[in-house]
Amino acid sequence: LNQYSYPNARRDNSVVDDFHGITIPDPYRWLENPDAQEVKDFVHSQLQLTDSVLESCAARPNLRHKLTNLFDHPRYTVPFRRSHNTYFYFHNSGLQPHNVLYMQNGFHAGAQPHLLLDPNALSPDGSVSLTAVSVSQHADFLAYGLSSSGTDWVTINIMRIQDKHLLPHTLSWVKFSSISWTHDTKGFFYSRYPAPKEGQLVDAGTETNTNLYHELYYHFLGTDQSQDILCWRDPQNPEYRFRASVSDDGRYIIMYIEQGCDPVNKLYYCDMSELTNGLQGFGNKQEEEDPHAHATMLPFVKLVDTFDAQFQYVANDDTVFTFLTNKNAPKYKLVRVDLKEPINSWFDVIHESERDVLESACAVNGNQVIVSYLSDVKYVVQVRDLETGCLQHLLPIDIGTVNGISARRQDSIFFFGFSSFLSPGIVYQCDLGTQAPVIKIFREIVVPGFDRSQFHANQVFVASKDGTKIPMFIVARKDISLDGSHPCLLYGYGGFNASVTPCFSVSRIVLARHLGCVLSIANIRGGGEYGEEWHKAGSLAKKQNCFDDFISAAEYLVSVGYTQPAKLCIEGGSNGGLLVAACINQRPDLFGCALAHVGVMDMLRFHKFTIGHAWTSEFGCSEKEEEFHWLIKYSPLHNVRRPWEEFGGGSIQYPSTMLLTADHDDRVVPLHSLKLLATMQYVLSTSMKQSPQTNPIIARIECKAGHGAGRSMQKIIEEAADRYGFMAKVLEAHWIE
Ligand SMILES: O=C(NCC(=O)N1CCC[C@H]1C(=O)O)OCc1ccccc1
Repeated sequence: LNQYSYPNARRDNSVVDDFHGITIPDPYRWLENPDAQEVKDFVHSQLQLTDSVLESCAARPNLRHKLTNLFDHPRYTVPFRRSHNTYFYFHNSGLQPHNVLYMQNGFHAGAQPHLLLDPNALSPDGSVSLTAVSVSQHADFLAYGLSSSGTDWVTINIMRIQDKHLLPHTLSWVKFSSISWTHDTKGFFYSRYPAPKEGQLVDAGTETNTNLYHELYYHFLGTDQSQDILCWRDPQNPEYRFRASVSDDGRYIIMYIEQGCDPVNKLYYCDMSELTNGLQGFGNKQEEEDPHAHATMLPFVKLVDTFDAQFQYVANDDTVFTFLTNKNAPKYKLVRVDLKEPINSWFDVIHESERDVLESACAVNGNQVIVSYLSDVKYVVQVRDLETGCLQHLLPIDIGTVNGISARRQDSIFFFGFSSFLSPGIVYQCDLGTQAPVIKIFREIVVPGFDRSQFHANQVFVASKDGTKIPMFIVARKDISLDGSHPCLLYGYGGFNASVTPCFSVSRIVLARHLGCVLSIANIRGGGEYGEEWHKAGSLAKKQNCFDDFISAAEYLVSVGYTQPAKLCIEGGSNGGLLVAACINQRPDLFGCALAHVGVMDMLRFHKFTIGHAWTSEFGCSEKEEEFHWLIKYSPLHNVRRPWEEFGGGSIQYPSTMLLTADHDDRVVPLHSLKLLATMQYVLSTSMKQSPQTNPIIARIECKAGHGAGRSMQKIIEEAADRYGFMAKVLEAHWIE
């Protein structure tokens, strides 16, 4: 094979797997070991190629400059309230690497914000990020999670709020955990995995070991982690994950048990008022016992012991509990049960809606509940009676996303965040104390230099291959003509019941304003836009629907004249990275550019690494014969072909492609992208047309970064400038001053 100056990557043809009688070669298996010198050399040589390609992207410096300008505006998050009148919220003055946590006692005139925790002081390069904050009941203590280099591994720290004194003890090997205080402020519940064997782990987040044997612990304030009590684990089910939260009255521990990633969970509870000496006494009992004996655990009651549906705590009055659930309700509903009658006292408080998805429910103002619905991918917010579920008020919301309702049952005032394609962000305050709710703008994010009157955002419904109507948002400058001349960026995700709803994106606005880019988001199947049926219609044996939907969305944008294949870029991350890679394999002719972030690319082996086993609920698993046959048909790694050799392939070639990953991504380990990169460069580089000079296949591999969460502003800007500079060059998009 005459390789066109792509870095050489050894092909080990001795690695062949047998899947149910079918042999599948895996010549780049050696790329799965991040610590091997050969892999480090491969990454290094790829980065040199990528840097040389990016050097030639003329728009990159302009993008970096404009992105920096547009990001440089003050922004706030929705505040949350503790104790009587103490509020906590995050603020960023504009270009601070990470948001800063503030507190203040009320918002009356003269109330001063106090800086509580500045993550930017924790690392000079912004590589340490805040993953979670949890303030105790009376605002005495702050427990917070820190992550280094974007890994899912968290270290919990504790601060005494009044003097910002850091307690000496920290908690390690925390992952996939909430932090939930008991109301006596003696400590909190959290989840962790067993510590890796000595020497097995040098740089947390770069390992690919599978995450099994999750455990729920309770940490006593002021003690060492070794004194924490084990509350629950299930060695018979190593894939289970446990998460605990304390009920609003402080009496119950509610424990959610999850196995895969479907919206289903078991739900156990423990009435702490029945623990003779509370948790404290419980801990001591364990010490007396033989430490090697099977650790005695909290006496949880199994309210729901199947994975048939999701149950999410909303409120309780003594033993009467209200849950948000999808039990026999794929668009969700509110139900109530009396723990004294756990079998037959269930009844509906808010019935499932015919069309809209009940997304959230928050108890407020004693006997009211704020509910948010997703209606054709737009939010509806209502105030209802918590007791009866009756509708009381409809809050006026523009087309957009309600991204964070902050309420407590004991408060009549609550806050919620709103954002949309053309609305950078508003925090509303709503007061239910009066008869009709009084809503006012509490904070408004203003982006200097952004003139929303230049753009319009609309929603269309595109028929997919099987006729299913797929919603799609399109944002473009008002003055464009549908002559197919515009660069276009199409974004999708399509999985895990996750909905992609209208939100403000600085980078998208820069692309529309300075590259004349049309921006579109396709709400393809697999997401949660129309509830659990929509999710299931894009998973397991039906995963191909996601790709069909995305391809139909792309064909729509071309057919109505927004763009043309050579000017069309598709982008997606993680499960969305899989989407992008599968679509360019299936329709290389339809796209000019592809940006796949931290994609799941090896569908035969994903379940072997870190938390990948949890995704078999969505993808299936190659260890099962029927499911292997689903996966092998679209697995990006296994479906790279030379279009020009296919029947009628003629001059068809792959779009220029950038695979993005990072060395501490332990959600989707980098091996997925590295193996696909090597495969595409090998298979596609026999053609003059597909060389690095014409439409390259390259990788952007970030160091000291992870799956995406926790990236500093600077890393966000740098990456956006790189990938969109690459896109602009490939699509031959012209810079508009
Ligand atoms: O694996 C996932 N979620 C699915 C996920 O991250 N996926 C699923 C496919 C690839 C990748 C993505 O799309 O982001 O989350 C693990 C988790 C996090 C927090 C609490 C419990 C469990």
